Amino acid sequence: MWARELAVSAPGKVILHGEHAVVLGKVALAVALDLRTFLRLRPGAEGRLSVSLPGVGVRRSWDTPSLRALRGRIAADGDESKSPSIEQLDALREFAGIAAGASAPDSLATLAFLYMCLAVSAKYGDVPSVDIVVWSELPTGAGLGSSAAYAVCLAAALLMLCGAISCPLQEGQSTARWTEEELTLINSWAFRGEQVIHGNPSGVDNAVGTWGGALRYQAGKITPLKRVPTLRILLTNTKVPRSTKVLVAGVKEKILKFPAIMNPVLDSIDAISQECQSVLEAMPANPSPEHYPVLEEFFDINQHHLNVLGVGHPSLDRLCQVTASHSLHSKLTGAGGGGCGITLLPPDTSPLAVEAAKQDLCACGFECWETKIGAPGVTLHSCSSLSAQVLHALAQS
Ligand SMILES: Nc1ncnc2c1ncn2[C@@H]1O[C@H](COP(=O)(O)OP(=O)(O)O)[C@@H](O)[C@H]1O
Ligand SMILES: C[C@@](O)(CCOP(=O)(O)O)CC(=O)O
Ligand SMILES: [Mg+2]
Repeated sequence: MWARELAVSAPGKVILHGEHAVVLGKVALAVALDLRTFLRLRPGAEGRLSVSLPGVGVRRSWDTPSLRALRGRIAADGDESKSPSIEQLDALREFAGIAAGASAPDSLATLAFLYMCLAVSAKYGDVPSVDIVVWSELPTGAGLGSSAAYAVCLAAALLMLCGAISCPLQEGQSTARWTEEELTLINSWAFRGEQVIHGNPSGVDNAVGTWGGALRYQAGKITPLKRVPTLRILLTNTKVPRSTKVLVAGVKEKILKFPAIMNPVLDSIDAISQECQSVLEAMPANPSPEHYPVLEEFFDINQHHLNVLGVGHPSLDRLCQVTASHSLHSKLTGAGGGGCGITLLPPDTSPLAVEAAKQDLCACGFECWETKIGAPGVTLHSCSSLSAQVLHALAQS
């Protein structure tokens, strides 16, 4: 395998319903996006492990003997199923020169990288000398699951490097996927990467990044949706930065403070996810306009609920108002507090109305684009099969 360069990619996601509630065991519906994170693997200088993360401004290199020495400390108090402990993360921070409590994107990305390298190699054996570059089409920290796509790519690449999963790409093939069993292992390690970045993830984002498509997620149980109609969705990035970790912690605090008030809201979100699943599975592959009003009402109700949970933001209110002025319905997606919103585009929406809505959203300083949903999950590529744009971005790093 080391004669060739390889790349691993994983998609971002859009949560249709169930963000935040899913952390507390409720149902979420999520779909993979056609925007991906790419990780390139190249044989590295002997005895060195190098990583470049241009999206968060990280370029680091470590020698393998010192990583091996550190690995003893990481493995010491952890069995495979355990979450990263505070002591393990403190040891990694000290090693990487990251201040205690640092939560900037570069610190979290470096910490997740080191944790996964050492925890995977403690279990499955040494990671060989390698150069890793990770580049993403996804905006970072905008609610589209960039952290999970990063963790899924890292998990797949590291497990493959240690020999815990196969290298399924045959000579002459451009892309390949892993078996269900291997995907289950990738997903479980990606979850641990998400734990380093998020603190308390539900696991829905790494599940979509691993399996792709459209799925229902509840308390670790992943069920692909039986049928997903072609939905046109406009994605808008308010560009207001936020941290999933902070927002998830805020919701927890609110529920602890007002359980009798907040728990019914979570139950209602759960009911929306379940009703929405039934509606989507009963819709024809190419739905007609009369199928949309109920989906639009679900968006409106859930957006109110998310505001009650405290994860709204004036920029998201603005997004909803602007699209409502064009008779379109929106809700935030992901952790909220800024980041992205999604807008349903029923098939009878005129191209002029879509264009006018986009212009008004851009005039607010937002960025918007139409997306395709249901992209494939984690994939292995030969580098020569990647698009010129991706190759160029990886080469610049
Ligand atoms: N391409 C990337 N390279 C390195 N780290 C990344 C990348 N994308 C995301 N991350 C990590 O994920 C964090 C963002 O995760 P999060 O707050 O959950 O937002 P989201 O998952 O919605 O994009 C960043 O702070 C960074 O640590
Ligand atoms: C808020 C939450 O439901 C989704 C977070 O998604 P993102 O990191 O904002 O893309 C958290 C989770 O499910 O772990
Ligand atoms: Mg995330």
